[in-house]
Amino acid sequence: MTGEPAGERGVLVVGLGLIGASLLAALREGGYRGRLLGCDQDSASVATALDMQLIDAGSTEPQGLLPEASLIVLAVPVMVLPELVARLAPAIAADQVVTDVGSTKAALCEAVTRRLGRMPAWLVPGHPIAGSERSGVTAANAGLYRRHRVILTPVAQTATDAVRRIEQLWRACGAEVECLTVERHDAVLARTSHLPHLLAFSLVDGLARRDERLDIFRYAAGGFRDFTRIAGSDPVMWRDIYLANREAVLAALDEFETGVARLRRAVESGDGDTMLAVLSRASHARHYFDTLLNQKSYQAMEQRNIRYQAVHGGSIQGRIRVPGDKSMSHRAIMLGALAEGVTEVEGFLEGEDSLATLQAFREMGVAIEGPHQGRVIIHGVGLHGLQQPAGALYLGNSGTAMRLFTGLLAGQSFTTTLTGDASLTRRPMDRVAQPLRLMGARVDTAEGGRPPLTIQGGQALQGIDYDMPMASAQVKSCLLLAGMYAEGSTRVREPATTRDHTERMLTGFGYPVRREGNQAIIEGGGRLTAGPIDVPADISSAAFFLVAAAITPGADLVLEHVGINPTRIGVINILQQMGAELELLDQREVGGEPVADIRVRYSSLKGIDIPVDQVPLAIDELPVLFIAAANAEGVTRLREAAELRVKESDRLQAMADGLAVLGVDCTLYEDGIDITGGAYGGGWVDSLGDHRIAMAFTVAALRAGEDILIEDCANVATSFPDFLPLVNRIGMTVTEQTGDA
Ligand SMILES: O=C(O)C1=C[C@@H](OP(=O)(O)O)[C@@H](O)[C@H](O)C1
Ligand SMILES: C=C(OP(=O)(O)O)C(=O)O
Repeated sequence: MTGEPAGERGVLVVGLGLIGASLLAALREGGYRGRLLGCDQDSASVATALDMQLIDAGSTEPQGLLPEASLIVLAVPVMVLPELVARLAPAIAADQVVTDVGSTKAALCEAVTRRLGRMPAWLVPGHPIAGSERSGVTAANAGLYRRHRVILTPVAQTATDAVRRIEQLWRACGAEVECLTVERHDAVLARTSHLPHLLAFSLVDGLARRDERLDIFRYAAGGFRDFTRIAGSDPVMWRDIYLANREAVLAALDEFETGVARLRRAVESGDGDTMLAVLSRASHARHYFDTLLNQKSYQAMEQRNIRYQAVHGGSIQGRIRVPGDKSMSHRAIMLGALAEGVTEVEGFLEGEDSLATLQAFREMGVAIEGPHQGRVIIHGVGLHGLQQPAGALYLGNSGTAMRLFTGLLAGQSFTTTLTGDASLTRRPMDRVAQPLRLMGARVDTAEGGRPPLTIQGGQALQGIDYDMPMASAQVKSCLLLAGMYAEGSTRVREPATTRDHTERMLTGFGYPVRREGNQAIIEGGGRLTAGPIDVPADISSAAFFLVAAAITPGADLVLEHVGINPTRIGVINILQQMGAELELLDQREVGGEPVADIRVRYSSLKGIDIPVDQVPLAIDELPVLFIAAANAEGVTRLREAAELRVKESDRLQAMADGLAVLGVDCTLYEDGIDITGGAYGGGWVDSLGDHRIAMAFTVAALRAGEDILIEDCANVATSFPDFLPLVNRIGMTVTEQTGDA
């Protein structure tokens, strides 16, 4: 609850059904200090509202109560609304504002205009998107509007201050308020509410008539119950909605019938491919809807606290395959979507970062089947086939997605906005915005070069010759992707070698990228041709297990099918230099990328000065390498790693703070750290919502003197969804506790 509607002397609700009574209940519970008044034709409802102490005074007629209120809410059926507005109009005083709660808006505005000659400035058409199949005053629920949307549809004549006051009323009930045009509201609601209700009514009616003894209901499973719950809603109200929103509902029904007819043909002709394409698109859209709108995943993640309890000690034994490479999974979706033809991906990482990329392309009109057990089929639309998404693209926690998208969207004809979670919103985007502007792109950032980003479409891009100020594969990839849309050649020079998956995958898709010394060069105007992609296991995820085995006496572990691209193997080189026993078995090449099974056994480690050229090659693995350092004899020194400060968290600071809690001796520098190995204890560590910090401290527990509690671990799902089951399988004991942050 965000406080009461300040300065309002009273609220009169006309119509004491579920919606009106719940509004009163919410105001009462929120501590609203003005008068609460209720009116209903049914005197019993008024009496009940008084009994329930929802209202201070009530009546079957609004006129007498009107002077006591400054806000009037008309919570009556849509068919009687215009008549009620017309009846009240002469009595509305200058300081009074009126709103309604009807599910259709055009019909109301037309009818009111017909009766009064124009829309009055004091009338703010509104619609709370909340409800229940229950009805009546006794169904009043003070929490009904909490975290639900209320849509207001002010028209040209509506007073701005009136809108503000109604917004304040709904916010006081915990609702989120948005404004839409009348037409957009009716079209959206026809599809998202009126159509599904009509289908539920129709299905239940059809079945009930067919089965007189209603046996069908006795055997109905959960799916039937879920689909038809809304068929228990108020028939009169829904009849009125269909009468009022006729045109938009008919348009929605036509679209629906086209879709059903397509599925019918597929069922009739046994066309399993079409069925799978439609069903998987729908299934994923539904899950995404859950994650975004029901605040179950990405958004909830920022509020939900998952705490790991890593029991100290344990052994490490076994043979495992960690999930697919995150960098390659992002790129496989991007290039597959922009290619001509169908791209089949195996080994795709079903983590939240790469799923956000996948969903973003669905929103730009690309048909993508899966993922199902790492398999994704992308129906490419070609370099110029993307469509403008309906809203901003939400990229969750993923810096890679945001920076690479910025490059490829700079070349589109339409404008797009990119957003992300709290961590992503803090990350620097000028590093891509500035060079893209040199190419002729228009990229708007929020203050300090942070997200959200708006990338203006329809700009002609020119190739550039660019010296990257930092060793970043994301910046390089962003510019190479933009380079496909630019005139002439785009050259990117890197100060140190960074991962080259973009170059390799572009080449694999038939789009050549030249390499001259430390430069990657691409010519604009080419095309991508679809082909199969096998994504190996992610060496960045494998790193947690490489270190786990390297520090645990008696450990013997094999990690299968790990990508060992030379631009990613810093972790292997550094561990070997520290004295770890690593063997690369069965080295082979899969789809242009080298892979191997890696066997790692315990051996005693020694501290080293980490070679600076290995830093970009181990950039994401450094946090867990700090745990190796804490278990090594002597000091491990890291420098020239300031990039760690602009990842999902300030990883230098986060690791130094956590190591200090465990009692590990370390000194932090602006661009690095010194860590002295030795025995350490346990304690409470904050991962700051950064997946790699959370997983690094989990591994630390293997040699800790006591258990380690790690706070804020939900984001492990961004890169490593099955981390906990896997660590528990190979000999650790780690449990998770969920609570509110
Ligand atoms: O290109 C990529 O896929 C990535 C590049 C690196 O970031 P920078 O380019 O910022 O170094 C890395 O940290 C990130 O996890 C993935
Ligand atoms: C830095 C990382 O990812 P991103 O930059 O894509 O958020 C990471 O996975 O460690």
